[in-house]
Amino acid sequence: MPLLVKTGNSHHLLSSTAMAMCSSFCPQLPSHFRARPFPLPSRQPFPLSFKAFSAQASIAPLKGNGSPTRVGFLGMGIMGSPMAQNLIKAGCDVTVWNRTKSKCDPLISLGAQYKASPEEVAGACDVTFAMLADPESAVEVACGKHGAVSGLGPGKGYVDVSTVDGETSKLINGHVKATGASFLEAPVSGSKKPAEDGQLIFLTAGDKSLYETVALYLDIMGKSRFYLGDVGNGAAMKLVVNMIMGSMMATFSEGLLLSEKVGLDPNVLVEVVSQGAISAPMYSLKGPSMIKSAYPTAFPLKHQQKDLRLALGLAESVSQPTPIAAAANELYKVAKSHGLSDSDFSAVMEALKAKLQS
Ligand SMILES: NC(=O)C1=CN([C@@H]2O[C@H](COP(=O)(O)OP(=O)(O)OC[C@H]3O[C@@H](n4cnc5c(N)ncnc54)[C@H](OP(=O)(O)O)[C@@H]3O)[C@@H](O)[C@H]2O)C=CC1
Ligand SMILES: O=CCCC(=O)O
Repeated sequence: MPLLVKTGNSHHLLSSTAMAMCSSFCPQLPSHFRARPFPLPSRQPFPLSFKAFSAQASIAPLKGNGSPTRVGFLGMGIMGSPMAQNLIKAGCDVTVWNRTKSKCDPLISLGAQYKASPEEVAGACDVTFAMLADPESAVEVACGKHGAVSGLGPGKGYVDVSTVDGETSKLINGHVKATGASFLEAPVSGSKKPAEDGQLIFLTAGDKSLYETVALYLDIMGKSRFYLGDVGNGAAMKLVVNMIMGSMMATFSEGLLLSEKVGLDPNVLVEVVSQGAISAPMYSLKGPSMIKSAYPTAFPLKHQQKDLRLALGLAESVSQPTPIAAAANELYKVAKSHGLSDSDFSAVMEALKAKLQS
């Protein structure tokens, strides 16, 4: 069986022969060449997270005839493009599609194949990933005319890595399962840079066998993966995480502006925050450019507002009060109404500036 070895940003597919030679020299592969269970507290309801590789390996899924599994990728946006790119660079047989075809061109140059519809991609591939903007586009691409579902069937898998709500995920799951195919929701934590670096965190739920089949690909694109049980749990986990993140960014923006107004240097605030209990990579990463009112897009503000909206819906469905997130959501709505939808979500700070308050 071939092994896929990940070392930093490089991936190497070792053939069966190479493996045989390797094991004759090293009868036991070093432990860092194997996926390791991540130690979890025993009370964890789903003890199924795996710490991913940095220089690890796992078995590449093979088709019965010995050819590597064909992987489809739908949605070449900020996230989908680097994720697909990492699969191609790792030697996977990748077929891509995007609504705006030109965004596929760099992937085609790297060796990807192209198909003209999600249906054709799913028809040609064993496993198809989808990274789409929101619930509407995720449903359209999966279940619409010439959608992926029309190309699915028994033995195939569909993995939706978009951030959507649980209801949407369950709807897509229903359509996929009706074809005899398997479904996994697998939204990701981590933004543009982690996507480029293969350092995403996958929050998966759905068909366990598909989770196991695609683990190799998740490990190429990510640094860890969590299996959370039934469809809806991955979406819920992702929305809770992004609800916290959206509120954190909103209050950080308030802090930056307040510090400046009372005569402090906001750069010093960023440094102080970075050394204390509320330190977060996000503050150190985004703070310096926010101070310069620069918001280069990694995570579009419109998607953060969508996630807050969906998280508030989730909270309402279980009567959980979320007043902080609700207030943050209003701020992102203000920012959107001022044309900042496609800026980075850190541009929410603009909504707090006097010129946007009038
Ligand atoms: N950016 C980030 O940091 C992160 C984003 N996410 C989530 O990942 C998903 C994608 O995000 P990101 O890549 O940043 O977003 P982008 O806006 O860059 O990409 C969105 C993708 O969805 C496609 N799309 C939008 N509407 C439709 C439609 N109606 N029919 C077909 N395709 C459509 C776009 O196609 P086209 O090119 O034609 O417009 C594009 O491929 C979102 O759910 C987001 O919340 C998750 C983690 C991090
Ligand atoms: O959904 C976007 C998440 C961005 C991040 O985790 O940095």
